[in-house]
Amino acid sequence: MQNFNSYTKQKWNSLYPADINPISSEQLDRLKAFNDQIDVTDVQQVYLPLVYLLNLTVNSQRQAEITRAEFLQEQPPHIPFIVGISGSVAVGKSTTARLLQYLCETLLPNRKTQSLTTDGFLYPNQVLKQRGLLASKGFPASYDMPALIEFLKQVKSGAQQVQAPVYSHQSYDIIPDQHVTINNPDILILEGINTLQLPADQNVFISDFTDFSIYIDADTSLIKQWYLNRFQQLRKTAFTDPNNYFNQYAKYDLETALMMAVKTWKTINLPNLERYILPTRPRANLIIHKGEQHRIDRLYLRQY
Ligand SMILES: Nc1ncnc2c1ncn2[C@@H]1O[C@H](COP(=O)(O)OP(=O)(O)OP(=O)(O)O)[C@@H](O)[C@H]1O
Ligand SMILES: CC(C)(CO)[C@@H](O)C(=O)NCCC(=O)O
Repeated sequence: MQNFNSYTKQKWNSLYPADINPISSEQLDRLKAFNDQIDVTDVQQVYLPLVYLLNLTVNSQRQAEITRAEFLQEQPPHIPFIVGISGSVAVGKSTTARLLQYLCETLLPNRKTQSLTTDGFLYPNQVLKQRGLLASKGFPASYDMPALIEFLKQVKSGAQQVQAPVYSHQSYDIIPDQHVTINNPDILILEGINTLQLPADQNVFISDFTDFSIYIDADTSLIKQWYLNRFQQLRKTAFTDPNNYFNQYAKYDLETALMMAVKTWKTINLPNLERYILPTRPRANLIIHKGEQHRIDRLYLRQY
């Protein structure tokens, strides 16, 4: 890939200064309790150096804000540093966001970290239905991008409390009258398929608001497999709840349910990846490429 430097995990790990305290074994144990699927080698070789790089970048961003405030003869504002995480549906964005939040909280205890998914900015199903977009959930037109931009403007203005709407995978819809509040953290991890996109009719990219953007990448055939694996897990757990939007999938036999999941992949999530998500990859600061079992095999850091 042009203008990206490529690193093996070993090379990336060698960039982590040897005199930095590695994560303690108790902290690693807590991590395993929090998510036993994540490969510990990936945490040590990829995510620890990444958190170190993020911390350096937050420091230099703070310094730039102080310099600017000195020039303007103002008090430096406290502006959250936003880390964007993008990639296909089911590539592992929310898992990565949770891991990064855990590591930032553990390794950078003096920095307050919050995270948010852009799913909350999807239009409610009723609006999607009216606009004929229910079968295009996740496509750019299915998001209230002006509201997402307004939200990001408020976060970046240093507002003390900014509210975002909440999406439920249980009801497959926006939860009416429910909000999460972002309280001017030091670091905000923003995860979503659209975090690198240019909204239609807008002159700003979502990534204009992020200070460091990550694209999680993998071969499409693997992502499809992960989508179907997750579907099978959910079919045995969350879908069995009669209030779950996908409860019908728990009732059908596995073969029929899987055929429907493959159809959703082929008609919605794959076209979304090919048309709207993959083309945003070159805009990321860092591409994390995963292979079988979600193991990271390459990192690509953008040069300019
Ligand atoms: N590092 C990992 N190791 C093992 N399994 C993982 C890892 N990352 C993700 N997974 C699994 O892959 C599946 C998809 O992950 P996840 O739900 O995080 O994807 P996503 O990109 O956030 O999807 P969506 O866009 O639908 O919200 C899940 O079943 C998750 O448990
Ligand atoms: C909510 C999104 C768009 C993104 O997280 C995705 O998980 C989704 O629901 N896609 C629509 C098709 C499907 O049901 O998989």
